[in-house]
Amino acid sequence: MTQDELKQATARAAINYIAPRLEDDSIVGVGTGSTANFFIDYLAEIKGTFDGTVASSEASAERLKSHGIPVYELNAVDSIQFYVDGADEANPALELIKGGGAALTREKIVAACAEEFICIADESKWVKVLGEFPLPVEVIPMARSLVARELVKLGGDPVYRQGVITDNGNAILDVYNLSIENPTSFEETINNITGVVTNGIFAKRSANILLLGTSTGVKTITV
Ligand SMILES: O=C[C@H](O)[C@H](O)[C@H](O)COP(=O)(O)O
Repeated sequence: MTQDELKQATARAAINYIAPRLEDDSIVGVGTGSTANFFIDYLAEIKGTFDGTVASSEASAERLKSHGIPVYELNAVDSIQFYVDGADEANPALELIKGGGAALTREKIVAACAEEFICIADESKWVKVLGEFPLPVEVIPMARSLVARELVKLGGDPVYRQGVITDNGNAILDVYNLSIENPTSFEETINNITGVVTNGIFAKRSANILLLGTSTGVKTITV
């Protein structure tokens, strides 16, 4: 199977998981990226069986709206039943690296509001230790060099993602050569650097379920 077929299979599995659990007033949080895009397209097939969505990026909001799926501001909803999103890496504790598409901050905010976080990913994202994928860090633009120097002190090699401005008007540093043995404390350490908006480690709010698309089928992984 191609990587796209694996992404489609995991997105379809997420629909199969949430569809019987949705109620008329349910809100679905929707992530960003190529896997989330497949999920959005399949979500259109069951629109009308739930209230609406909250999107983690302008791109996902546009895609949802193009399907006629209602999109609400996060501040307008009381709760989010499911948050469904892809990942750049996932470990056996269902801690993640996210932000390859620069949407990490809004993704982390929507995930923090969700009762259940369902991660959808193909098997190339499965790792024992996070950090092979360069860790995205969203920074306030004027603090970019300051934050980069601090990240070097932590053992990483930060690279400015040229030409990318996040939906929040900020810059992204991708940090190479990290081996993240303790994701929870490392997430906090990086977030404590002045000028950092957030980083792409999702350990404080890890996934509840990982639907991993593999060549032998979609595996449901929980901790
Ligand atoms: O900022 C982007 C998100 O964190 C994505 O969920 C992540 O990069 C995975 O994207 P994809 O499904 O395209 O591999």
